[in-house]
Amino acid sequence: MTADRGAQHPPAAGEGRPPAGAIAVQDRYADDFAWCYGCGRHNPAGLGLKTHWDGEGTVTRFRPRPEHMAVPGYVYGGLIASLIDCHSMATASLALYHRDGHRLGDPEPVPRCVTASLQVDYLRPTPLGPELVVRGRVVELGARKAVVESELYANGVLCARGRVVAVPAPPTMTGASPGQGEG
Ligand SMILES: CCCCCCCCCCCC(=O)SCCNC(=O)CCNC(=O)[C@H](O)C(C)(C)COP(=O)(O)OP(=O)(O)OC[C@H]1O[C@@H](n2cnc3c(N)ncnc32)[C@H](O)[C@@H]1OP(=O)(O)O
Repeated sequence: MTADRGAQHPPAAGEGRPPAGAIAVQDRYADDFAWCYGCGRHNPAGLGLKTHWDGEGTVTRFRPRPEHMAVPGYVYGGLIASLIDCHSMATASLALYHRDGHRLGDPEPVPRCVTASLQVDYLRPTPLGPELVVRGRVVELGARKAVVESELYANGVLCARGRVVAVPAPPTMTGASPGQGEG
């Protein structure tokens, strides 16, 4: 990890930004699976994360708000973990969708994954203010899991890295309404 502490994401801010109206992975989760605090489109109190395919990998952009601070000027690590988590779940879901021969925009919903393991390395303090960019790629795609590596950048500087194991959501987690203890 030490060798990457100075890593930069070379393209300038704004690179890879999806066109207006582009479909996000989270737009295509089934309604029952769209309540997640981080990325559920039906959760009005959530972060509302959106993940897009940019031709080479996945990208999620989020600008933390003042309440997301750890100490003045820096982002709370739990928020960083949430960004990496939901971004990685979307990346895994999209990989499964692609493996099934689908592309975003197809009528079939994107399959939903849950987090089996979330490992985050905080490489340097993340400044509070700039838009954060998370990029991910699938490093292992098996019958029952996907392993995703994601990197979080601020102002083009690598601040955190995650390795996440995603497993298709078990049937017991489907069909619950908010307030029933699952979602
Ligand atoms: C309406 C509401 C909808 C809800 C819809 C979901 C909303 C998602 C929201 C975003 C993400 C979240 O916050 S999800 C919330 C946080 N996560 C959870 O609550 C999940 C709780 N855990 C579980 O339910 C379970 O442990 C599972 C489903 C993750 C795994 O069950 P399992 O029975 O162990 O599955 P299994 O088939 O044996 O394992 C599949 C593969 O994953 C690997 N694997 C399993 N666990 C781990 C692990 N901790 N670390 C590494 N690898 C693991 C296994 O080795 C295996 O690899 P191989 O042998 O195939 O190589």
